[in-house]
Amino acid sequence: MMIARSLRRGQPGWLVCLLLPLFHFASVKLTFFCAVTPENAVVVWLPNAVLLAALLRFRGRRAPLLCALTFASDVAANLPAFGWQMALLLSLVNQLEVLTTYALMRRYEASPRLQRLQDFVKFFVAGPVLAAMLAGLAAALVLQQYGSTTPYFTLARLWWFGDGLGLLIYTPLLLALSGRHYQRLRLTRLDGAILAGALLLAAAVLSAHGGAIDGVSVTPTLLLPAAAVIAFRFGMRLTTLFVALVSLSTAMMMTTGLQPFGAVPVHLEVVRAQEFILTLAMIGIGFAVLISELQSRERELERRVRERTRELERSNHRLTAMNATDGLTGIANRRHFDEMLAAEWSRARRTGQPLALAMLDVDHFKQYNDYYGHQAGDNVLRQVAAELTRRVRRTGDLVARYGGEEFAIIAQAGNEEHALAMGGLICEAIAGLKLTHPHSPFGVLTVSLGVAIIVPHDRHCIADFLRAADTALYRAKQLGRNRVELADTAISKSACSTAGGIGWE
Ligand SMILES: Nc1nc2c(ncn2[C@@H]2O[C@H](COP(=O)(O)OP(=O)(O)OP(=O)(O)O)[C@@H](O)[C@H]2O)c(=O)[nH]1
Repeated sequence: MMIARSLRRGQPGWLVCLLLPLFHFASVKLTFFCAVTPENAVVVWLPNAVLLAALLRFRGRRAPLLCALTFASDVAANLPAFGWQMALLLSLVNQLEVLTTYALMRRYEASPRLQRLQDFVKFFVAGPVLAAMLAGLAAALVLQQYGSTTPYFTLARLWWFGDGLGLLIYTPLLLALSGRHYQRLRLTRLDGAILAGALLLAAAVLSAHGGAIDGVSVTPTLLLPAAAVIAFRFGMRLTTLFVALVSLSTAMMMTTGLQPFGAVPVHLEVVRAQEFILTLAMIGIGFAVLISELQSRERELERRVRERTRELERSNHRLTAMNATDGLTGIANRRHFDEMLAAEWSRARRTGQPLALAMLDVDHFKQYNDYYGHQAGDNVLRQVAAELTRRVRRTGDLVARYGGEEFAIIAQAGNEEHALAMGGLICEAIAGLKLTHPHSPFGVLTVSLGVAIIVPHDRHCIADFLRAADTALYRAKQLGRNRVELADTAISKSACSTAGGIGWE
């Protein structure tokens, strides 16, 4: 829990600091237990990867503390095998190897998550190739200084390969196990069968003696395709685990005399094992990194497509809104009004609810324009539109600019009285704005309205409905303006001009 929290925070907490040297020490013991031959040849040296993984995982935070802790553990682990001076020097070489790897990775901007192929290649060159080689050259000097009779380059090569392979198989495993960014595994039946097959094959290989079972050659190389398949199907965590387990088991077969590569001299057997582990790691971890990179690119691509789609939808909405809006007043335009009227007409016909329409025209607007100028006229149109919007705001109602200084309102009204009352209120509201109009008999800007109400049925048509409201508006103008007139029942009862049919009810 605490470890998980400090991993989440990206800062090594006290529990991590406590466990790190213990884990490092345990890795030393594990290496001695299964990866050092009785002739003292180290096939893979795991512990250096512990510090490297910690530095990468915590992005170098509290690096001096982490280094000091693992250094102490390294010296303590080396002491029984070497004198204290030699133990100190060899631990120093180990630390330098890890720090060089980390510094090179930072210098060449390798992401510590090792999830892209280029990061993995940078890690491989910095750690297993360069830093481990330098450590091998330095450690060989120390070993010879303290009495080793093995040739210098043999010592250097052994150290290099052992350390390099340890970094190569153990660092990605520790990073994969401690990382949060790996997707949870969901195994299908086929996955289960593949895993079971790989484990059976591994068991067969690991139980073979002298690289054969009943005369049939069964060497660890048989597991290379299994590593590739696991990498393709199961991602970094399982692949790094598989690679580490197979590598350590192979090393252990050598240390217990099972001779996994047949009856070959010890020094050749170590080289074979190291070649095998290198190939296994490159195929397994290399493929897993490649797949993880492809998957994250695919996710990135999907994210971008989703983002673009959202942007397109947003601009489509904006365009639709612009298409439906009058540029001067910001209310619905004529096109939107026509669509809404058709829709409300159909709805009213379906439901049998009455539909009311008001046509509204600003009185003596030409004189207003002539007196105050076109700009002031525009302003007045905006104010009238705003006032109408304030007054008519039930769902389903609509205020639109019909054209010029003429507006139209679609509203739900119970009956003719109701429609007339609504028109009257609008007249009062506009006059109530008290917009001075020197050429109006009322002294202020006013509007006239014609309202029509209908329960449409099949033989009615919209054009006549509009015409009736317009005629009522004309009558309101004739009768002195600043007033509302209801569509004449006589007009209403005339035949529908377009359908050649029936008029208003
Ligand atoms: N400022 C401005 N004026 C407009 C706009 N659209 C139409 N007009 C003016 O509105 C005036 C309409 O004049 P008329 O049709 O003669 O009507 P009126 O002066 O309002 O007279 P009545 O309707 O009979 O009361 C014209 O002068 C047009 O130029 C506009 O978008 N902005």
